[in-house]
Amino acid sequence: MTIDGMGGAGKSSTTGHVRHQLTSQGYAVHTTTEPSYAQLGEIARHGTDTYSGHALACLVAADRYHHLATEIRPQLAAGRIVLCDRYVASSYVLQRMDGVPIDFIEALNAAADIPDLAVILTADPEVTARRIHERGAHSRFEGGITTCRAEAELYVDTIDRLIRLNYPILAIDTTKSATEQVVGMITQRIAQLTAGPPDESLTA
Ligand SMILES: Nc1ncnc2c1ncn2[C@@H]1O[C@H](COP(=O)(O)OP(=O)(O)OP(=O)(O)O)[C@@H](O)[C@H]1O
Ligand SMILES: Cc1cn([C@H]2C[C@H](O)[C@@H](COP(=O)(O)O)O2)c(=O)[nH]c1=O
Repeated sequence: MTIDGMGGAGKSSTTGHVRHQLTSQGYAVHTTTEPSYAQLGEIARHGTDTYSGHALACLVAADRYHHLATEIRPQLAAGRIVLCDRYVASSYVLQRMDGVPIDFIEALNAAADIPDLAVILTADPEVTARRIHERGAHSRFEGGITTCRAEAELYVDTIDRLIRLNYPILAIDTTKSATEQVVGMITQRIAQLTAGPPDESLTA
């Protein structure tokens, strides 16, 4: 499962809670993130002020393919549920905010595996701008209300594009839904995809 969405929509907090809930239900879970913790991913994550535009788009895509080959596919093959904080949708949005044409981004990501579930968290830009202001920005992609509005519009467009590419999108608006509700929606969908938790007695 991948989880993308607007800065401040709740990706990191939601991923942490989903992991906790799935683990307590008896699932074997592997949590990861993009950019990954591999060398290439660290360069991308810490280099967003150095690299931009096409260079950053290629860097995050290269890390994505390496991540798939060396971590995600092996973990799935070992029978674990992989939760990945940020994936292809983030490139469709952030690299466009960085001036890269959508055709280039689509081509770069065309061979990336389609996840079993692609969660996209959105929220009212006024709310994400406030959350980012209170929490502090993580990168130059996070700013005030203007940036948040542009990001929200790009996510709407990205959801359409990825649905056309057969991504199984679960879009959740976190403006008014508490984290527990958001987590509930995601774990319910995962239970449907896996035909229920491994040990029902643990969920009682
Ligand atoms: N459903 C929610 N309702 C209210 N507040 C939330 C919700 N989800 C997250 N938050 C709060 O919003 C802030 C941002 O959350 P979080 O860091 O998880 O977002 P994020 O999408 O991972 O952001 P980034 O992309 O910058 O890492 C945090 O203070 C968090 O507690
Ligand atoms: C997956 C992905 C990431 N990035 C950039 C955007 C941010 O600077 C970091 C991620 O940090 P965060 O704490 O998760 O916000 O990586 C990108 O530009 N494109 C991508 O596809």
